[in-house]
Parts: sequence; structure tokens; C-alpha cells
Amino acid sequence: MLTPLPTNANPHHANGSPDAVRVVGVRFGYGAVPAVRDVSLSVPAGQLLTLLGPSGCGKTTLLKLIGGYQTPASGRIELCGRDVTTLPPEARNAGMVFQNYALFPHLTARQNVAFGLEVRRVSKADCTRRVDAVLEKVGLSAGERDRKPAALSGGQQQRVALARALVFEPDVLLLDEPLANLDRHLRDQLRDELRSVQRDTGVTTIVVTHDQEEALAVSDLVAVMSEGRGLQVGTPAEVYDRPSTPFVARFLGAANLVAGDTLGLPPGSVAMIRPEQIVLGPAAHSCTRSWSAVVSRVTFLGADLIVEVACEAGPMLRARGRAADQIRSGQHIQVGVPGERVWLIPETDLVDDERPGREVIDGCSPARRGHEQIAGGGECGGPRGGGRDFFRSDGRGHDRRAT
Ligand SMILES: Nc1ncnc2c1ncn2[C@@H]1O[C@H](COP(=O)(O)OP(=O)(O)OP(=O)(O)O)[C@@H](O)[C@H]1O
Repeated sequence: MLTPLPTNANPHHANGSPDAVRVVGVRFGYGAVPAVRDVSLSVPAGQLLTLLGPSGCGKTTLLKLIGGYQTPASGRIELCGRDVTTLPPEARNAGMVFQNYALFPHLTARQNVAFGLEVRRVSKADCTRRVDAVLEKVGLSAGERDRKPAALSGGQQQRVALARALVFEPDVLLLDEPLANLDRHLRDQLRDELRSVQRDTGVTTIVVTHDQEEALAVSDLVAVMSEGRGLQVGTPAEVYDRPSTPFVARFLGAANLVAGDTLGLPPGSVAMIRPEQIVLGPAAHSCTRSWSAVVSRVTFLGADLIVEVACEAGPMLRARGRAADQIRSGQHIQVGVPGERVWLIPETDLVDDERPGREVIDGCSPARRGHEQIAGGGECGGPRGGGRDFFRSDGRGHDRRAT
């Protein structure tokens, strides 16, 4: 059951941090196209929240609404306890970094960062000191500071854009796909740097991404969106281990989604088991449920293997094995599921096409045996609507472990 954020709730968390960002029942559409549908969300001061979801689900629009670049059709936005719903961006003290960096091409890195301070008539000495300090913080070397954007790499331009937003000491930093234009190696490096700059400055930050690995790696909180709606908000471990819906389960990584009754759980529910939680080999006998199985496919990933198994009288499952175990296609193997690692998504939380026993549970073709289903990380499903209007962080997952 979804619970709207009470409008009179005390905006302080158990740990004493006030909310730096509160979004309450916000809706927005581009003409007739709804982009954000009644989303509520809060971010405690000093935390980094990632908005995660597939392309077109409304992440950037929600970020722009928080930054003041769009105005909600209804709902309220508060930054640090102040209602900013109708205020323009410059009155919000929020620093936004757009996906294309939006640097002035005719100014050097240093001048780009200094520009806004000069407009605000900050003294020259203070301006120089603040610009150098922030460029140091984001790791732009002295030699790079007097170059124009065209003479800087994508990663260096990103550092300048970040410095330009940070130099105002904003209450909230809003980053739209900050790592999207960078190659894998640089992305990993900048991801770590971004996190350490955020921790150093303590600035409350919202990052838009469609990369689940990035979201899990950098965030205090991850908010998963689909089709303009918020599906779940929680710590990386919560959304990964205790997803509220099959869609969230798949979007966060590879997930086996099987009919609950296959595992002796309530009929109609869906059980989620991550591949790395499945036990292969003789140790499987000591699991809550175990089956004899035949390996149907093995994919080599270096240190690990993805092992697909067809269980006799059980579900099709995808497991993670060690390459050193030399598992082969066609091999007979024991497969086990430890009960405490199974996460149950109750029938009441499923939308129609997520219910087991239907022809298609997740956009894949139906599983080959009975009503058991298997879904691989993001390969199969697309986003679905679900009538879910609010993000939730109700921590109610613990009672749903199928022990
Ligand atoms: N300027 C616009 N005019 C009309 N429709 C728009 C506009 N910008 C976005 N949309 C539509 O609004 C919806 C949400 O778009 P938005 O850019 O917020 O999604 P997103 O999750 O950030 O996507 P991406 O990851 O691809 O950037 C999409 O259906 C998109 O096509």
C-alpha cells in the first residue's frame, strides 16, 4: 500500500537531519504529455540521492522542477524548509549542472567559474580565492584552468561545470547525468571523485542517472522512477535487496522472479532471488529449497560465470558461479535457494502484468515450465505504469523475507 507524504509531517529524520529537499505531490506535463505524475520525495540534508529510471521516465523534468527551470502544474517544492515552488532558479540557491555542461565557450575555465561571482559583485580578491579553492577541490590542475572549454577534455569540462555550480556554496546541487558523456574508465574515476567532493562539502545532492551501477555506487538514497511515477526510494541495499516491484528488482540488476508457490510461499506472490544468492553444487542440499537441475547455458564473465539452470520440478533460474568451478552446459547440478535470501513481493503490490500465472509476467516470453518465471537484469521488461503515485521509504521489507 502506498502512503502519501503527510503535508504536515515533521521534516526531520530520525537521525536529526532536516530535509533539504521536499517534493510534495508534484505534477507536470509538456502540453498533454504527462512527464511527472504526483511525485513526493524528500532528501535529508547532506545526503546524495540518485533519481534512477529508464530514458523518458521523467528524471530530468523532476530535477528541473526542483531547480526552478520548470514550474509544477500542482504540488509543492521546498528547499531547506522554504517554499520555492514558484521562485525562479536564481532565487533558490540550488546549483544545477546540465548534461551538456553549458560552459561559455569564449571564457577560460577560471573565467567560467568566476562569472557568476563577478555578476554578483564579489570582490576580486575574494573571487580569485574562491575560484581557485573550488577548482582545486574538483581536481582541475593549474595548467588547465586558463584553457577554454574547447581545449579541455569531457572530464575536465565536467569538473569546470561542477566547480561553477559549487562556487556559490549552494544549499542543493542538482546534476543531470554528470558522467554520461565520459568513457567507462573516466566515469568510474569521476564517480569516486564526485562522491568525495560531495562528502567534503556536505552539499545535499540529487543526481539523475539511468545507470544502476552508478546509482548503487554513489548514493545514500536511490529513488526509482518509471513513467513519471516514483516506485521506491531507499538506500542502495534496500532497493537492491528489497525491491517494491518486479520492475524495480529488474532495473537494479539481474533478478530471478518466480511464482511464490514454487518455493512454498503465498500463491499469487512473486519471489525475487538475485543470481549471486543461488547456491550451486553439493552445498545446495542444505538450502531451504533445492532441486536437481541441468545447466542449460553458461556465459563466461572472467572471474564469474552466469549459469542458467532448468530445475527438475522447479523453476528456471539464473545463478552466478565461479569460473574456477568449470561448470558446463548440459551438466547435472544441485541448485539451492536459501530461504532468508528470498524477497517476497506480495500480490497486493503487483500490477496486472506482474502477476504469476499470466501468459507474460515481465515482457519476456512465458517460462517453459508451469508458471515459474525467470527474468535477466533488464533484458526483458520495459517500464510499466502501476498507479503508484508516491515514492515510499517505509522500511517495511523486513517482514517479507521468506525465511
Ligand atoms: N521539452 C519537451 N517537450 C515535450 N516533451 C518533453 C520535453 N522534454 C521531455 N519531454 C517528454 O517528457 C517525458 C520525460 O522526459 P525527461 O527528459 O524528464 O525523462 P528522463 O527520464 O530524464 O529521460 P532521459 O534519461 O532520456 O534524459 C518524456 O516522455 C519526454 O519525451
